[in-house]
Amino acid sequence: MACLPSAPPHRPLHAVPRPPCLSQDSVAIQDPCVRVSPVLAPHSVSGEKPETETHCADRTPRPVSATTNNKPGPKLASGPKRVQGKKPAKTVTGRRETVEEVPPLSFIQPIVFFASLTTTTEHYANVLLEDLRVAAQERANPENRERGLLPPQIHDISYVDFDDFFTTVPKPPTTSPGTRYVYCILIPSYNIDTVLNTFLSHLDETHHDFRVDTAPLSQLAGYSVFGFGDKEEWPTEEEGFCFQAKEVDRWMAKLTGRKRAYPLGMGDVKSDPETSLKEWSRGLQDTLVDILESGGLGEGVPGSGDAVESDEEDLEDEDESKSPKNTMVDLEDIQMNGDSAGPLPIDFTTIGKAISAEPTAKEMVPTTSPTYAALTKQGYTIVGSHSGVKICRWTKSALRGRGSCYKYSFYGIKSHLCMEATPSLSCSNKCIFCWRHGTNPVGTTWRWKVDSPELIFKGVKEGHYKKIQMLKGVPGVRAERFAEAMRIRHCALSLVGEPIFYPHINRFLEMLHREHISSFMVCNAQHPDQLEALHRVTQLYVSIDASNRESLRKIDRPLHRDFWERFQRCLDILREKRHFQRTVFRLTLVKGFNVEDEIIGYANLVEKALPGLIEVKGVTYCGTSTSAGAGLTMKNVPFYEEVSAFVVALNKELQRRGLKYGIAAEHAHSCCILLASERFHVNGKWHTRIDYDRFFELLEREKLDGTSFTPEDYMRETEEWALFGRGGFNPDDERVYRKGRDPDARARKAREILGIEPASWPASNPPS
Ligand SMILES: Cc1cc2nc3c(=O)[nH]c(=O)nc-3n(C[C@H](O)[C@H](O)[C@H](O)COP(=O)(O)O)c2cc1C
Ligand code: SF4
Repeated sequence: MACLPSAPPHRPLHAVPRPPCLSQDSVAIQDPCVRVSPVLAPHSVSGEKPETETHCADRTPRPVSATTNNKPGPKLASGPKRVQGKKPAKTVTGRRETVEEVPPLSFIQPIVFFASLTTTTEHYANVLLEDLRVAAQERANPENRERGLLPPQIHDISYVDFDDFFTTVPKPPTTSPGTRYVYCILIPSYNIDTVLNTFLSHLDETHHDFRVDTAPLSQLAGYSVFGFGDKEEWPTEEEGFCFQAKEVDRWMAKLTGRKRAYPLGMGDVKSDPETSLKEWSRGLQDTLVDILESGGLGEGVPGSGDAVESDEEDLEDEDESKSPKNTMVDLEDIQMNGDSAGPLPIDFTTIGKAISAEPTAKEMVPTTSPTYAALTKQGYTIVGSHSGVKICRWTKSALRGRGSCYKYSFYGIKSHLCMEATPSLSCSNKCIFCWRHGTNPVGTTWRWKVDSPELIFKGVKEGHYKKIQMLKGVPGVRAERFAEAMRIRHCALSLVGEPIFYPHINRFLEMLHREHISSFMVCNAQHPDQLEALHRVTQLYVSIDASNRESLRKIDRPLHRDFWERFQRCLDILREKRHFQRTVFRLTLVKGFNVEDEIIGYANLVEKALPGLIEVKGVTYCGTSTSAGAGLTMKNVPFYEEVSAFVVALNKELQRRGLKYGIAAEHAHSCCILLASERFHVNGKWHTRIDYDRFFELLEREKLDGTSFTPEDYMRETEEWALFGRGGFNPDDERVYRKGRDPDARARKAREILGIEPASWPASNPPS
């Protein structure tokens, strides 16, 4: 039985010491029930305020209105006052650091702030306080008194002077100038006038006050916000769930100069807020350790906590549109130019020939090569010498609740649980629309050093998690999704290059499956022997970039002379595999290249391979010099209605031939439509989704006693909103469109043109 980690990897807090200035007595005041004023803190802050100490036992639940009125109002800044902060300078990472020389970080002092009208948040603030106190105590290391995590302080926002904490940052004690504060802010939301409005006004005014420096709280080591709300009354964020926590989070991003240490967390008081809080607290503690180890929040990614919150942020993958123009490395050319120093080329597709990792073999992508520089610049993490991993833009989108890629609509893959990787950056085609062409190596043979699957598996996971970690400060990322993302559930082997080029691909797949990570394998239909030898994957793709030899040659620009024969053999193999594998044709439509007059040709290919599913997608314009050189412009990108028309025509042709297919689902946002075999149409309903748990159950049973299984054994019903004609956007996600783009409108227009009316069109009777 495969070992399945039950929770996201949780790094234990490192042993951390008590600071020299902190006596046992002072620790004792960290009773979770005690609110401390700055002077009571283990490292008391320099704002010389009179001590205020309140025990929670003294506080009885207060009716909302009475509480609001009875609470002493926070002191507001009176009269013009120049805030003496140092102008923070912008660093390369975009983060603002003060110009003043800051002593190196020695201690992290968490401060829990809360506001509470009916004591719910107060209760949980004390739960968090206790969590942090235990963490600090458990990790105290008497050996190292120079650095560590301090017991937390707690403050009721209603009683603090905002100027002391939210206009400037408390000064560290003179005995320990390297102490940095982390604000942990817990607040409820009220759509009536409460102290929260006063607090929010203060943050707003401070940000807009010309007398106050930009980012006056940039001296903080970080901050994070957790909100409490009521999902029964305010079911979604759009309807106001935790809206004030979101606002505090945004203001704090501005005031700290992008120092969101951990994503905004939210708890529903009507379900199980404590679990959500504990999960957030755990993530926060990990971040405190990171800060202690690295001295700061790290690089983050562009957009992390950006003061100009990125509602209108361009969701397209910038990296991809910035493919370097002059870094083409064609290893095939190198070979032709007489690179005789390397090992003898072995056509790895010739099965049976041993593929040995020659000790003298060269690395495919050495760290010193321009290819390495180009790929890393585009955001790839290169693992070993020939593998890569990259976060796709949909992963970021899903972390922010703005929707997953089409694979969620069609197959139920949540993008924030998906890792995009490849064990071979090299490919044997030079497709005109490939984003990466010009930066990845190409070749027909494997003649490089071979890394072990163990090294690759460990490396891609680490690279993926590291990239996810970097997204924790991005505005809109939600704590629970962030925590979920720290457990990879899917792997798309389709990043760049040809994954089955890697000689130990089957061992690599086994490692994925052992950790219950599903595998979507995309092949270029050029390596029939390897395809035949490929073990079971969750879903097996071949790219079908054209319907005839000439078109394929023009589009894929294959390196193999017998490319068409290889392509045909791959289709035969796919036909065999369809009995026990989910097989998919992936068609990328390029207007002017492979669309016009090719319906009959594509239908022939379908008839030959009988794939379970056919994904049809409009090409995305990548604007590389290579594609431009091949004559590809924006004009070659089909409109959604053109893709729809193509799919309807193909479906008609398949039905005319008596092939049982139908149009199952769509994702208008990605200009992608799914045709499916009627094998996936059960009881009048499409079942294109995958039951991943069932897949692993079946796989394990097969391993154990040889019981084979079929694609039908692990299919699940397609969601209503994903069916063709419904647009394919998950209604639970927030819709954020780029200017001038509305996928729903596209889908509507397509339906109008084609005369399709979804309402009168039951899933059991898709149009032909
Ligand atoms: C008058 C009133 C207005 C509220 N408005 C919202 C709201 O707009 N959004 C939300 O998510 N929860 C709202 N809530 C729910 C509270 O935020 C929730 O009950 C919270 O746990 C209260 O925390 P407290 O006991 O610490 O004050 C409201 C509750 C009341 C009584
Ligand atoms: S399937 Fe591809 S696009 Fe979708 S989330 Fe995974 S890597 Fe990203």
